[in-house]
Amino acid sequence: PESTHLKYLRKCLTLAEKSPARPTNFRVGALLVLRDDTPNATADDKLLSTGYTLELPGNTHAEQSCLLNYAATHKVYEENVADAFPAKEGKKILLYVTMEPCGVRLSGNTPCVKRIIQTRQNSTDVNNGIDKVYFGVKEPGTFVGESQGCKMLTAAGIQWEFVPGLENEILAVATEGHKQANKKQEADERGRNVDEVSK
Ligand SMILES: Nc1nc(=O)c(N)c(NC[C@H](O)[C@H](O)[C@H](O)COP(=O)(O)O)[nH]1
Ligand SMILES: [Zn+2]
Repeated sequence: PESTHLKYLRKCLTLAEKSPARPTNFRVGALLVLRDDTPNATADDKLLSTGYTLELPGNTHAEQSCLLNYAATHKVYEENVADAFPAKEGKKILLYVTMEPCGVRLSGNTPCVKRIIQTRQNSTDVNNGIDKVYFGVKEPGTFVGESQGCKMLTAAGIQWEFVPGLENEILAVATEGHKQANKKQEADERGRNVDEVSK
């Protein structure tokens, strides 16, 4: 049977497909899961929240929307979202996301890795927060070149794992807006060329 990780990443992919296509970012989906902290104990998994790119106003990333949705549902500010996380004895909190969380953003907005790290720092309960991140592709170099997300997670002591198997589907959905933009650019160029010729 398909691994649990792939099952969750497929769900993240259906979330990513809800994201409006833009040439300036990727369409990504994320979900937050509470799991028993014993090996392969996925039967009691609890879905805590979901999110996708641009779901919420303010040029939001999928991971950002996922945390914002949880915070809003539990009536806490985003920076204190971990205070509303369920008690964790014997549990761990996992973030599944189709693409590696960003370490830097061209817009200058707070990168998702910092938001993930913040869940472990700003919570009153010291060992609260996100324990591990699963993603289906590394961030392509389109906007920021060599991605720093994984390195930053490791430096902050947060585990992460690349889950192979859905790369093509994830990248196709993520870059939908890039293709449209390229097509439009090509059409414009063709248009200009036609004008040139007919002058
Ligand atoms: N993991 C992830 N989830 C997302 O929801 C998303 N859109 C990206 N995208 C990463 C990419 O590096 C940034 O989208 C660009 O750097 C532009 O930055 P803004 O998005 O405008 O802040 N990455
Ligand atoms: Zn991000």
